[in-house]
Amino acid sequence: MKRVMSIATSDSGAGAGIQADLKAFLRCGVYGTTAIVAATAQNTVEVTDIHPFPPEVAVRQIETVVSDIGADAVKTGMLFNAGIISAVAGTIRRLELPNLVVDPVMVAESGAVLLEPEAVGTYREELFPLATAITPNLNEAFALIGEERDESRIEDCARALYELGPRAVIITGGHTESGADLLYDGERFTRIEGPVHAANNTHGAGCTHSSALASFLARGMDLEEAARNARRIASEAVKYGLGEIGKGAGPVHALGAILEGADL
Ligand SMILES: Nc1ncnc2c1ncn2[C@@H]1O[C@H](COP(=O)(O)OP(=O)(O)OP(=O)(O)O)[C@@H](O)[C@H]1O
Ligand SMILES: Cc1ncc(COP(=O)(O)O)c(N)n1
Repeated sequence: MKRVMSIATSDSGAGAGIQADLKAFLRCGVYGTTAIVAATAQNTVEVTDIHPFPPEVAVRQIETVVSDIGADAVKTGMLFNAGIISAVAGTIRRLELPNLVVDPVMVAESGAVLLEPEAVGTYREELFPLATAITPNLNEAFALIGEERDESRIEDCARALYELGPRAVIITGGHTESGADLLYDGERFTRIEGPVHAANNTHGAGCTHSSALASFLARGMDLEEAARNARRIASEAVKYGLGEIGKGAGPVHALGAILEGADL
């Protein structure tokens, strides 16, 4: 079984973050491991607290897992501050970890700020150059290049992000008009289309997408095929999203499709 590590933050409500990543790994048929860099006190409505751990806590978890279990791919999620991003980037480089997917989480579905503003430069300078793909949503994509969101300029935005050094950029489509993800590999743009579900239960969609992308890269797919399958898994998880859990945007359900109709 292929091994995929999530380097990210705990969501106590378990809709997003590390918890969503593990569900997505299970869905995608890989063995998931975790390096938890911070804990949030969070539900579907709000984030009431964020507790970042010292950067060396992240480093020790990554080293300890990789020295025994190894990793065929890695995804990063919410990393919160510059010290953590820098330590994670240095460790990924030193251990030469393959197939890195960077999901630059900045704001929660519920509106909470999940990245200290001064950490944007550390993402751009230290982590993006190591990435096989970065997966910002539309808002994050423009924030990362310091511009106002303007969907008509999405291709220019993807080019500017590509110039920072990742091998590919995928701007996810959950907040766009078409609902398509946009893949740019430095040569061409590919629109990753698929069904758009009216569902509001999207908490954790981005985490599910980046975890699925890392899983399919670990399983040996090329980037375009992995991106198509990652959108399929995220979209399916939105379709089966759990509106009855919590009072805010419900958590996605990564296993919804395969559990439907099955006896428990
Ligand atoms: N309503 C929807 N129907 C189908 N697919 C969706 C829907 N919303 C999001 N997706 C898919 O889910 C993935 C994550 O996209 P999105 O742009 O919502 O990321 P995000 O904003 O980072 O997610 P999050 O809700 O976790 O913050 C993408 O592949 C996107 O196409
Ligand atoms: C720990 C953690 N990581 C990521 C997200 C983003 O997910 P969403 O935008 O769906 O709230 C989150 N809310 N919490």
